[in-house]
Amino acid sequence: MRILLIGYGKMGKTIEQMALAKGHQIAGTIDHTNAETLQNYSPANTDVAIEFTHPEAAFANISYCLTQGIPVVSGSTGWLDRYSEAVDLCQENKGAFFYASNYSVGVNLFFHFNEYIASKMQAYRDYSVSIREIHHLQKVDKPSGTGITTAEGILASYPTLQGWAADDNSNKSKLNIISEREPDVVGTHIVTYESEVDKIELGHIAHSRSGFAEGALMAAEWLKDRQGVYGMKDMLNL
Ligand SMILES: NC(=O)C1=CN([C@@H]2O[C@H](COP(=O)(O)OP(=O)(O)OC[C@H]3O[C@@H](n4cnc5c(N)ncnc54)[C@H](OP(=O)(O)O)[C@@H]3O)[C@@H](O)[C@H]2O)C=CC1
Ligand SMILES: O=C(O)C1=N[C@H](C(=O)O)C[C@H](O)C1
Repeated sequence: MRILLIGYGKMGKTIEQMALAKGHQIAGTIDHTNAETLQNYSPANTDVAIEFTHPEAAFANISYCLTQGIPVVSGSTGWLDRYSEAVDLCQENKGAFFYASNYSVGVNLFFHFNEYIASKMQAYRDYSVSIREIHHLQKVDKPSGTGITTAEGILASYPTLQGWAADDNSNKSKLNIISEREPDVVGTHIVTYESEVDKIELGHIAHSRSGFAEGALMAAEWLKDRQGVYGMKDMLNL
């Protein structure tokens, strides 16, 4: 496949290495220094775009791909207030769009177990539930996209909770997501259920970015000849 890498930072470079090792070609790479060259890409020279950029840039990049007919896999976080617009654009243009807040297979298993555990724990009102996410110091958004997806998985079983709150333990009617930033942490997510007598935890710790890159590449191969809007549950049958 000829892959356009939109975003050539930590993720773009990890995906490039893995894609080349699997025999794919890189159609081009886009970062701040050459953002205007995105307009040179079309289905004539690109089979699929993989987009890992920035909350402020993601929607425009995804829109470009969808209006040009380039299948696009995006992993950027912090822009999902515009997700439904991207879905509409995909449908209007009969395009192909794949989005995941986290492409690691391990995290998607964690999401699955998280939903199951929440469905059981909601009956035990002595336990309060919270989420903690820890990332490297360069991360610009908080809470993490993965933290928000984890919260959504819990809230589906907790009608008594009115959404999530970022770093705010004072409002007991919301699910608190605690964000911590520390040097060199790739991505850690922990769900805690705590009562006066004990504590139950479910966690995922990424050792490197390889899991994210592998999942994004798998999604690109899977999406290439499809049309529609997809996520990891579709691809992994979870
Ligand atoms: N879904 C998942 O599995 C994962 C998602 N992520 C998310 O992916 C995104 C990128 O992460 P990461 O690679 O670590 O970040 P980096 O900061 O390392 O890289 C971001 C890249 O995007 C480029 N970029 C930023 N703004 C623009 C713009 N306006 N136009 C063109 N290029 C732009 C940067 O260019 P320049 O360097 O020139 O500024 C850089 O090449 C984040 O939102 C992160 O949360 C990360 C890991 C896994
Ligand atoms: O910015 C990162 O690094 C990561 N971002 C994603 C998120 O916000 O959930 C996924 C992963 O945790 C790494």
